[in-house]
Amino acid sequence: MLKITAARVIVTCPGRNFVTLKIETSDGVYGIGDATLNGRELAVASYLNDHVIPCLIGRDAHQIEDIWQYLYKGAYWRRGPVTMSAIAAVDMALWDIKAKVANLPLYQLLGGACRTGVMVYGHANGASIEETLDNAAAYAEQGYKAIRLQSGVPGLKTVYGVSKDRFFYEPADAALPSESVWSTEKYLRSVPPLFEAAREKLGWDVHLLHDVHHRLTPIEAGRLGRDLEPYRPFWMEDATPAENQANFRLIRQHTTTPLAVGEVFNSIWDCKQLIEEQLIDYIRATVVHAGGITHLRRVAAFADMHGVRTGCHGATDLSPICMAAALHFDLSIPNFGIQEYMRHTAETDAVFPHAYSFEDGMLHPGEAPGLGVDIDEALAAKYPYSRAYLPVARREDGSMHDW
Ligand SMILES: O=C(O)[C@@H](O)[C@@H](O)[C@H](O)[C@H](O)CO
Ligand SMILES: [Mg+2]
Repeated sequence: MLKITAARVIVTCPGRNFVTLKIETSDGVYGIGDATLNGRELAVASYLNDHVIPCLIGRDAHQIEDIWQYLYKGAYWRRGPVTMSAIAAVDMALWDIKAKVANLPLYQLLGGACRTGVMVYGHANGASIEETLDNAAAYAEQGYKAIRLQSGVPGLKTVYGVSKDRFFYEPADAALPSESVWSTEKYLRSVPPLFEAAREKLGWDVHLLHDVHHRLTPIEAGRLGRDLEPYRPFWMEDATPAENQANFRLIRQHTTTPLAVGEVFNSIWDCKQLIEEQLIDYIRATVVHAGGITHLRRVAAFADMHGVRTGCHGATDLSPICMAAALHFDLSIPNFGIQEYMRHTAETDAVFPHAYSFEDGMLHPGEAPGLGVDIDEALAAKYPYSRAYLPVARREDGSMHDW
């Protein structure tokens, strides 16, 4: 038995907040897990500190599935982003421990590599089409095979996905939610010209993606999907809020543009209908928000039965621990699609030294035992938590919209 002897939560803010769980065992082997939920970090820290860790001490670290079931069923109150991020952090840490004890990189325990590397997409953005495409050309120069395009919208001051920095994007930008004004009409007019100009400038050998970020109705999404068809996007993401999974039937009736959804999902139940009715082409659920490696493997297996591929979320507010875990997962499943890769800052990378590396448009998790990532606790302690919220959006009449 490999006894869990201690566990603690490390909250650090090297430019943005991250929550990390560290689990220690009787053999001296420890594992780490990402528990970061952008804008609600302390809720997960408390869920772990006050409700999960007391139940972990003394358990066998090798019993990953049993501990997952214990935390899922034992909570009585099931699912939700806070609960499932906490369970995910425990799950990642236990897989890290098991692979370290086996002296293998985690992907080897998940069935070994199905591919030589993990195709990733970068995040080109700019205030104008021209600026966005200059940024995209820089990503293409760096060897990216897939690039997401998010551009400013004429007539709107700020909009999701456009940052002041060409290569880093951190939306949680204020100690209270900043407010932006939204106009669907202005937005819908701005995207097709962006993609037309992009194909003109970048050609057809690069995958181009776009994140609608939950801001359209189903019929508006159908219209945008159809408008983009001539430019062959790799996917249109979060076309409409997905609480009502059946809404995607209407989008599917109007466009063949591939659809991706799921970064805000926290369990298979959030996407069961989307997958079994093939209403989407890529499922974006992540290791940190959807219950860890153990649960995400179930989502991927179910998706594989229905011809749906994965496209895990990989924004800067998911820590390098989640990125490392995602890469082991991505390498090991048959229906991998693509992996989002928003580079972290040097400050963040220093707190979370890792073995994964980028080459020729692909990431690879590396061959270090376990997840191949660590946390420098002394350095982490130098960056105290600093409350930050995601923005909110209101329509021009002042009513709330999706950001
Ligand atoms: O696809 C994406 O990466 C976005 O949707 C994220 O930037 C998202 O807005 C943030 O992760 C929210 O914290
Ligand atoms: Mg997104």
